[in-house]
Amino acid sequence: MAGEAPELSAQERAGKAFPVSWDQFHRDCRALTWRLNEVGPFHAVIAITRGGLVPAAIVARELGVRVIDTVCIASYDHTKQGELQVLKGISEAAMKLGGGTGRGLLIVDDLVDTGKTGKLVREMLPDAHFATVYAKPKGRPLVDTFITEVSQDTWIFFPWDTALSYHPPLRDGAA
Ligand SMILES: O=P(O)(O)OC[C@H]1O[C@H](OP(=O)(O)OP(=O)(O)O)[C@H](O)[C@@H]1O
Ligand SMILES: Nc1nc2[nH]cnc2c(=O)[nH]1
Ligand SMILES: [Mg+2]
Repeated sequence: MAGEAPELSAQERAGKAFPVSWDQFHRDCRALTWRLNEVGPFHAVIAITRGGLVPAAIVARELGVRVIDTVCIASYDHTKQGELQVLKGISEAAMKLGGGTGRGLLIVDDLVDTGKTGKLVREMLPDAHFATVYAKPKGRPLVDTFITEVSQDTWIFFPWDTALSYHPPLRDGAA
């Protein structure tokens, strides 16, 4: 309709930016592992791709877990969330290790936002432990262990999605 405001993406609605460097991310993943070490041992790590692959590698390395599986889910097209699409489910071998319900399995993702992705994976593995590095309030109840909470109106920028670039000085109107 003419004059109607365009739909805002999740990032535009978020307003605040929370950029994370590789160093910071590595530190936060190690901090997450300290907490998970109290909960395990785990038979396998299930990474929610793609964002969960990086923390899953670091956490699995620290915990000495060698079996890593993926559940491949797409929902955000950059910053707009659409229908969740399961592109690849959990393997039969990993399901078997978790006794069919996920007991002793560790699900890892980079963050929970609305919680939709986490909820879907929890339904696949109800007895698994779900860990994320960052959590927003709406998704937080779904997560068993996380490191840093950010407000719902914050957009997290991961190091694999960003690059160093010139930033104009404040006095020239930079935010
Ligand atoms: O709690 P939610 O609102 O469901 O959002 C969280 C999910 O969104 C991002 O994944 P995305 O779908 O962008 O895919 P990607 O991991 O491949 O980047 C993030 O990695 C989480 O998996
Ligand atoms: N990079 C990124 N992806 C997301 N997907 C859902 N919320 C976020 C967020 O804050 N940052
Ligand atoms: Mg993801």
